[in-house]
Amino acid sequence: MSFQLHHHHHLLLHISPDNGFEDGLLQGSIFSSAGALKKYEGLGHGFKEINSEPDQQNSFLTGIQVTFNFCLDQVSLFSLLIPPLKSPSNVFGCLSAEELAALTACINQLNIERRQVLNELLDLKGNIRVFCRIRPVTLGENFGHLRPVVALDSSNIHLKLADNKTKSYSFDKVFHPGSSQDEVFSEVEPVIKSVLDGYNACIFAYGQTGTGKTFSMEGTPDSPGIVPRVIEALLKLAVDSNHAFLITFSMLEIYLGNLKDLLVPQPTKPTDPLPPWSWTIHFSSKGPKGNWSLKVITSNQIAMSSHTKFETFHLSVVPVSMIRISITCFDAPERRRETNKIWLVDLGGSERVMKTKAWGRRLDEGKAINLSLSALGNVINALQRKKCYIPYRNSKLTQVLRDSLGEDSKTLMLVHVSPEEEDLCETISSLNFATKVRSVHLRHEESIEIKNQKEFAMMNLQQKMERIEDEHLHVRRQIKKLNEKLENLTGIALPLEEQLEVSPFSTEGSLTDHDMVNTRNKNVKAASLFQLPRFMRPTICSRRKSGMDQQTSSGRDKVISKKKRSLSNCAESVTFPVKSDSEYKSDCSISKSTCVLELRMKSSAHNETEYSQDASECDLKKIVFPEKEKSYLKTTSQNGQLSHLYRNGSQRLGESSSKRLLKVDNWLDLNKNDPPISGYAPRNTRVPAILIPEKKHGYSGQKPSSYGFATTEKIFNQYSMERQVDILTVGRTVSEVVTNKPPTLKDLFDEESRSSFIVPSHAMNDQTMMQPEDILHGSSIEDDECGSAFLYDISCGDLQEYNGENEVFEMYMMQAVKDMAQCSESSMLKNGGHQSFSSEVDDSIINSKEDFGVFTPESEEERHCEEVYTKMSMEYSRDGDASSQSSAKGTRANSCRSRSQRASFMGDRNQEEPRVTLVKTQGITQIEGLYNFLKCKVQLSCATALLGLGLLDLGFEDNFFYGLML
Ligand SMILES: Nc1ncnc2c1ncn2[C@@H]1O[C@H](COP(=O)(O)OP(=O)(O)OP(=O)(O)O)[C@@H](O)[C@H]1O
Repeated sequence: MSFQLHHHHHLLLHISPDNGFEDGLLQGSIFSSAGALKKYEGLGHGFKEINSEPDQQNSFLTGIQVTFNFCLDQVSLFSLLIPPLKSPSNVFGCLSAEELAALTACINQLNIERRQVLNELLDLKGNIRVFCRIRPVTLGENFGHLRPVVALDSSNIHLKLADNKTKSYSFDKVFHPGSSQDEVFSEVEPVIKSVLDGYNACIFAYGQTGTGKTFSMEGTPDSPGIVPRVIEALLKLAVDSNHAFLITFSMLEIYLGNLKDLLVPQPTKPTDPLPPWSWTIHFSSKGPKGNWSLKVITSNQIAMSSHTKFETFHLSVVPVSMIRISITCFDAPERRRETNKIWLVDLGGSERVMKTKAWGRRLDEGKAINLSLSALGNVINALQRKKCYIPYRNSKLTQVLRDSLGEDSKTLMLVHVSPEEEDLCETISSLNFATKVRSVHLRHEESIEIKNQKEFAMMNLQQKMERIEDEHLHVRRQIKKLNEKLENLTGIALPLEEQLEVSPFSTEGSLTDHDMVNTRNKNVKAASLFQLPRFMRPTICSRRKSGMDQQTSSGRDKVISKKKRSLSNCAESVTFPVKSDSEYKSDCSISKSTCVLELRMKSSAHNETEYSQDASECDLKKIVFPEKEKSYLKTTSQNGQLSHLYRNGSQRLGESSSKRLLKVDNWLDLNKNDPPISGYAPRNTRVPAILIPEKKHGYSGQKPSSYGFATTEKIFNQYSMERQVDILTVGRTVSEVVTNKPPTLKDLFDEESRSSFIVPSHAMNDQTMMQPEDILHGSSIEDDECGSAFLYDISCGDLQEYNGENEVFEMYMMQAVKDMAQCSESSMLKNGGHQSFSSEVDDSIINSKEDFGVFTPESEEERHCEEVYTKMSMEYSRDGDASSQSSAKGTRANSCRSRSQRASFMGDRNQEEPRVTLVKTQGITQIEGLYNFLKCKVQLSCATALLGLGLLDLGFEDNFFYGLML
């Protein structure tokens, strides 16, 4: 026995002849969605046609049972429950299902093609496109006279300036004053399609106040602008696609540099409770590109479904209003990303503050807007130059737009200009800015030939796109027809997308992201529930038991959700863990440090800023030392030297110059003063750095071992800091070297003869180099990734741009002079040249900040310093020596070095102390040159003598040599 279901209410039953049914009674019952019908009764075999009752036409067959009655015995021959989802699996049903599948596959294919073509088209057009719109003459303006701002054609704008001068600008599109909102949106539309494909986008309106930014973005009820059209287009595209989308909507305002969510109800009285939420912005230098998130979810996501609602949320005073629409699609891996967003930004008026003659709060607003615009300009400039550091953090605007401004996003800028002559200055400034933005993707002006080729390619792609879209439309119509047929047949078959059409956006009330996802799932479940024949659907009771009842939203449920709404006013508060410093071992600059801002609401003087951020970025910035520095500092502090090092930073400046130049003569002195250290002094020992510029030096971080020579332990301990000390004078970063043997006299002689040369810092220094001023002021200057120098103060964490050398030079020179003065009575002299750090100079580091400004002589020494400083300044301005030249070239280290040497020299002369050995420079004076010459001679003869005796290679640590020297 077999059967064929030809129609949902028409069954053809075939009874095989060999079953011996002739002797009994065959009874067939069919079941339909309307209930059981006894339809067949009779003898014989063959085909029997069974139809449901005429009045049951709308019901469909759900099961069949055939029984055979023979001599009062009833045998059930077969019974079949027709699977509910196959209810339309009659001939028509099968056909339509197959057709539907084929059409769906076709539409998917078309989607892929459309996406590719669109991307190609947008790539050709450029990821950053700039349009210019000229405002029409408005009421109250003089209609009669000629305007100086003219749209030459669809991409050129022409300005007539004074004295018959003209100026032209080219943009991707120029909208003349008569252009309609439709025309403007036709250029925006492709970007919206690309947003649905998962790309980030940003559309911003820029221009002087009153030039039509708001008109373009919002429009009027009669001629809606970009925002309502974008929303409408997005929803339509989402509905037309084969996927489910979750779309959330936020509206922010940046007021005086603070972010505010405009969709969160504002407390009107001070006693009103504040909504229990906070915004958290998390920045991280780690992870994938642009890994940061700003999560502000408001209760009005659904406002986007209607323009009127949107307008009700728009506040009248919105200096920089930003609308964010984020789109999530879980089931389309071919999209660029699962969640993407589009920003629609109405930037504040860009006019100059001076021109507006604003004051008070208006002035502040103007300044804040201009600051954020200039930050935007800087970001765009950095993007244009493909810099590795993009200054997104300089303003809230750029922080927020961060991942919608990069390479992988589509940016549209609409620059608005006034047609009026009196606004010409502002017009030029706006057009210049817009040109700058446009040059991000047009680095070189294209030749006409390339332009034509591009246009041709774009035209082809446009045509292809139109063809695909026509086809798409055709297929969609077919699908719709099929669905309607099926719906007529079954009364249920609503496809998922149509279920979704009514789901999140038509629902009143508040929905969070989570709710929206749930709603989507619920709708899917509800849809499949409705596809079941009624008799197979769970009863109300069973639904209640299993909790499924809540899945179909009833009016009662809505009430419940509305009750909850007051609570769900609170936006989702996302707390991100603060990463430890160790994760941010920045080698570059403070800008790489972790920065966590927590913006909590607080009352403020202005209504507009009631929810403003509490903490500024600077307050929370952490300084992360480069790893090398960190470990070094750690080591030194472990040795109890760090504080000492910093406290005595200024003194070291002077001391280092002397210390590094204590040579053979001083060594002898030192050896006399300090008793020899007994014990075995192995070769391969760690020894203080001897100036060997050719060698590559490194700091091993180990504590220097004592040394079997009569050098003082003190000196070795000091050498553990020498890395910093050394650089102060000749830009060398050597602190210690591991040599196979201790230095010999020859080494010293070599060194001595070399010490009169200035070795370029870049030739010898491959380590982080700290400059004198770094240590003086507890600051370090480091190049950021892009090579721009920043000076930041370790103590206060301020980040200042490094403004060239002069400032540093002055700081350094002042300090050098001070140091010399202090050296005059320092223990170094008293100890016969032995160095020790004196606490007397602590104040110099404490007061080091004074050195940035006016130097007020307080003591005799300071007056002396001032004198010397004046002399030096004069000398510096007079002479054109190599150091000043190198300064001009920007060789910071060299210039600082030579100046310090000069400073030391002059200081020494004034002190009338025989401290010439402290200064080994480029032979600044003849006396010193003569001295050097004689000394070299003596040393050379000494070395020759030693060589003759075969002692040269023994090294200083050798007791024999030591004995000789004594
Ligand atoms: N293209 C246009 N067609 C018709 N009217 C326009 C057009 N552009 C601007 N207007 C009118 O000009 C006036 C000023 O425009 P709008 O308020 O949009 O300027 P704005 O740049 O947004 O100013 P603000 O910076 O102060 O927000 C409005 O009355 C607006 O209707």
